[in-house]
Amino acid sequence: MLSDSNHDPLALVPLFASLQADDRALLLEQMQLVSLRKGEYLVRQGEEADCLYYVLRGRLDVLRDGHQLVAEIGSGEPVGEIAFFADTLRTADVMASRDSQLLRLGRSEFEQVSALQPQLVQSILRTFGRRLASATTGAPVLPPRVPDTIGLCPAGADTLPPDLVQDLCSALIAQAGSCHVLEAGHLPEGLDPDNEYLLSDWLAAQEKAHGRLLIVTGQGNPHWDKAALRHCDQLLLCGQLDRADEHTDAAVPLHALEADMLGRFRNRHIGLLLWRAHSGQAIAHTRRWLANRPAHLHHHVVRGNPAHFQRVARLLTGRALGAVFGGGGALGAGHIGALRALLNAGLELDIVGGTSIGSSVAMACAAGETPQQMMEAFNYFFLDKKAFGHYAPPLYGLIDQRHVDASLRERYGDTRLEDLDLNCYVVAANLSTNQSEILRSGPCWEAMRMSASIPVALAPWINRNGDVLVDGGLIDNVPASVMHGIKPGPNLVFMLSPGERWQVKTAYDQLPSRLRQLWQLLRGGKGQGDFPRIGQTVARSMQIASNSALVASRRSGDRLVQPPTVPGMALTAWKMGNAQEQAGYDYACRWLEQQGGLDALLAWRDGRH
Ligand SMILES: Nc1ncnc2c1ncn2[C@@H]1O[C@@H]2COP(=O)(O)O[C@H]2[C@H]1O
Repeated sequence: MLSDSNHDPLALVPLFASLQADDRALLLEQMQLVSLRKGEYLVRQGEEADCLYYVLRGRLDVLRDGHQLVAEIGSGEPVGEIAFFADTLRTADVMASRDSQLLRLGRSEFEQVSALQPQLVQSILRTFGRRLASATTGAPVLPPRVPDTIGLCPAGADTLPPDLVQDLCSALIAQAGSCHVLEAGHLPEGLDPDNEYLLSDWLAAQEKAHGRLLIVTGQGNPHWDKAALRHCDQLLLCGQLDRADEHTDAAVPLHALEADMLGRFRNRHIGLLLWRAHSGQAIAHTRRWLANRPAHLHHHVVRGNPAHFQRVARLLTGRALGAVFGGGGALGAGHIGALRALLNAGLELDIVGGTSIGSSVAMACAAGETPQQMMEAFNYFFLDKKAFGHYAPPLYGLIDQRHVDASLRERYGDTRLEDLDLNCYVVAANLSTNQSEILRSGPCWEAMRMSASIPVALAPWINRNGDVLVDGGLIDNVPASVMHGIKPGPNLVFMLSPGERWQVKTAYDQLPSRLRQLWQLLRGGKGQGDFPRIGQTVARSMQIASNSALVASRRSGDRLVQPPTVPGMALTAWKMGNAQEQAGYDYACRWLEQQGGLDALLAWRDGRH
């Protein structure tokens, strides 16, 4: 509990700010102030409850069963209200994710304070209702909460270049309206950073005055560095990419502050910003930085390039536009056409992901390829190289995997996912663990190989642990929920249109005998009437696997881009790629108009609608 009686912490809370100072002082007498250090617990699951709390400043994690993060609670929100009102045991652990201060209210204090400030009850009920609503609708994977205070920490042997801090600050102001840089030198005279209460008060006042804060460390004041970073919601490690020695694969060593801080932040609150001096320098060796820095997102920027910093700012403030690309074989050319329309109109994507053919579109976007280049690669890969057109005996798969592998290696070379311009994820299905495998680093060709291994058609991929991996479309053909777990903010979800109900005229008993089927196959026939061929059955089955994505995306406010399928199009109709691309383009032009044009779409992205 705090003993310092001089300050007026309630003045910083919107709910109490409008009261007279005397009334606030009276209220404060009824409550207890509790301060928690980063990492300390407020309540533990299963404990008896005789009070609730109100967060004055800071942030707390709600953890079920000791480890599963179910929510992040920020300032101005109640905590511990469930057991308090329901008269049950605490439903979760609550732990401070940064240094935090709360008000504690026992039963009699709660009644007295409610009489003085009835809005407190309304505010608690509103939050209670929201939490209940998200629990009732089966909340999707929790996106990380947008940080108010971001700590910049030099990574490796580097110091933070002042222009880098300034560029990031300007981008945050441009994207989110506010940002203020704080360094040790800004501390008021006489304020000892080791005095946690005074520092906490001062930082809270800065947050209130300026909005978002960028805390700069590594300038020779270790007391400030440690104390200030404990008040941050997000740790952003900043290193110079091209410093990494090209001749070794070893991890870039952590310096003492980094090593200390990495243990104090959850991975989802750690970012890695890697800068290059010139755009001519290719991105390489990112893995040497990621090997010992478990960053949730990494950002590649060229110093002095405002567009790069604005992308980082959007990712940090919940305004980043994500794009998710679903599976669908040759129908994926429709994604490329839709992209052509949207990129031509001036849209920028900040983070991408996909599965199956959607993985290849996502990786091409992340590598900065134009839709024209994507289509050229599509036609070369599937038509000229016939990458999926060499057959194998029906033992491990119907397609010759060696030819597929060679074609993929030719397409992707040594490029790695973590070295692409944008954060990119690829989803495969791990049959050994019965779970989705989310790939965010490693060779692109391997990610593509796993993600495109349609069972039966292509032999599965076996990874270094001996796990068996196949096309992610089996579990989740439109992996939007993965995007929801990576970042907050809006997404475009590219998926196949369900089209009309699929009805087959050929009666089941008209299916020919196996000898006749063989005869039809050898003569290059199309099969019996319109009876579903293997590829069509797989494609439609994967579409069912898109349904859960539809529900999750609608709930999250994502926008769906669903190009129609051109007549006669099928999973392996690679020759119809160009027609499908054009259909995607035409559809997306109309779609953009329906959204109200680019400006309306950007307003939605920025939360201005
Ligand atoms: N799903 C949730 N969303 C937000 N907060 C929660 C959720 N579950 C539990 N909590 C908070 O964690 C607290 C744990 O103690 P209580 O059950 O008293 O009250 C709980 C809520 O304040």
